Amino acid sequence: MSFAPNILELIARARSDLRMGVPVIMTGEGQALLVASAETMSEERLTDFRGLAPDLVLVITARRAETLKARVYDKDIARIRMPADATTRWVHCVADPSDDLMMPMKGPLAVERDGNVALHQTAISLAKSAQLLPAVVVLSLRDAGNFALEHGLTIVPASLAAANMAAAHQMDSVIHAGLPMRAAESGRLHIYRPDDGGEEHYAIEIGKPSRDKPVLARLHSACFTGDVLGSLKCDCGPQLNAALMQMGRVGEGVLLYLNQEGRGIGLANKMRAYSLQDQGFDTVEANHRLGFEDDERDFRIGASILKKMGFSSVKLLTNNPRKIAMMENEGIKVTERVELKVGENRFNSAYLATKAAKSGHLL
Ligand SMILES: Nc1nc2c(ncn2[C@@H]2O[C@H](COP(=O)(O)OP(=O)(O)OP(=O)(O)O)[C@@H](O)[C@H]2O)c(=O)[nH]1
Ligand SMILES: [Zn+2]
Repeated sequence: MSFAPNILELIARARSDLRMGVPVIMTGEGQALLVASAETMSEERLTDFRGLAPDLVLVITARRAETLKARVYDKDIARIRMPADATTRWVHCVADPSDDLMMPMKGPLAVERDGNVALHQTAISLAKSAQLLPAVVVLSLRDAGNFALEHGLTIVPASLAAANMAAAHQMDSVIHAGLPMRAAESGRLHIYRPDDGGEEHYAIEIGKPSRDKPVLARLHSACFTGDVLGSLKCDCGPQLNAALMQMGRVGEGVLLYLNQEGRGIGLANKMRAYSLQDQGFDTVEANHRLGFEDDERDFRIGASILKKMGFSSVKLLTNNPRKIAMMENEGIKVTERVELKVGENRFNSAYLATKAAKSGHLL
């Protein structure tokens, strides 16, 4: 018998530690790192970090390093040596682009090279999965086991964590119930809960679609601003509505509402991206300046839910070829792409043009 948390439970715990500003310990490759989120780093914690080791490192993504003109020696990340007098303000300014234009020169930034960076990369993936800015302060620990015990910190074995975060998310069905909607009185809402403690996702089933034929389907990513507030900056609200209405008209379909707000970066980071867009950057540039890829979503979640529901082929309502490729890769056949072009207006036409030009969306 063991009450010890398994790797998925450790990842979930580590995510919430980082969000609360509590450091976690990452181990593997003969190393141990004490890791704290740059975004939630307090002055007290930074002082404690300094008390342990004079040489602190701020790990950022190669995307963020590009904006800061820092050299990248480690593929997708850069390890910035923190000056001895660096404050949390310095840490936040390097991690967060909100005042890049007011303070364009944050350097010169000295960068580490050589050595094994697997733990650093996993720490960045963990910060992303916690929907924090992808930047962490780290130091090397010698006796990680005792240190963790003494301070009550979570130890995360890095390679297991990396493999589990990269693996397709498995879901469990929680409950479903009838939900008459404007679009269709025969609606049914299903709730799915990921095994890794991440956000729940929803499936809205309309009618009683056969499991033996391609079903009219839509993978919709959450957009609080568009879906709920009727924001004119994107086309999400009209797309959600049009997809449900179309399913209602034909009498059957399935819409997956995936809680991957802001193309997977979370609402707070999406609002950071919007504030950069207010400064003139486009949707892709804004994500990159924050240190993210243009699209951080994992569409395997959608395939996994469809399989759980018993579907193996779809007629997919989308303009995004990546969604089709991901479905096919995961063993869901896309027999037809059904165009979904609604809701263009003067506020989102440049956004839609950028998605077509830079992210491969079909016009
Ligand atoms: N990071 C970021 N996310 C955005 C921005 N505007 C909208 N989003 C998010 O983009 C996602 C759009 O989702 P979808 O409409 O399902 O996907 P899509 O890639 O446009 O593909 P289709 O609509 O199927 O053609 C939602 O998660 C929105 O929250 C933005 O400027 N920045
Ligand atoms: Zn939107």
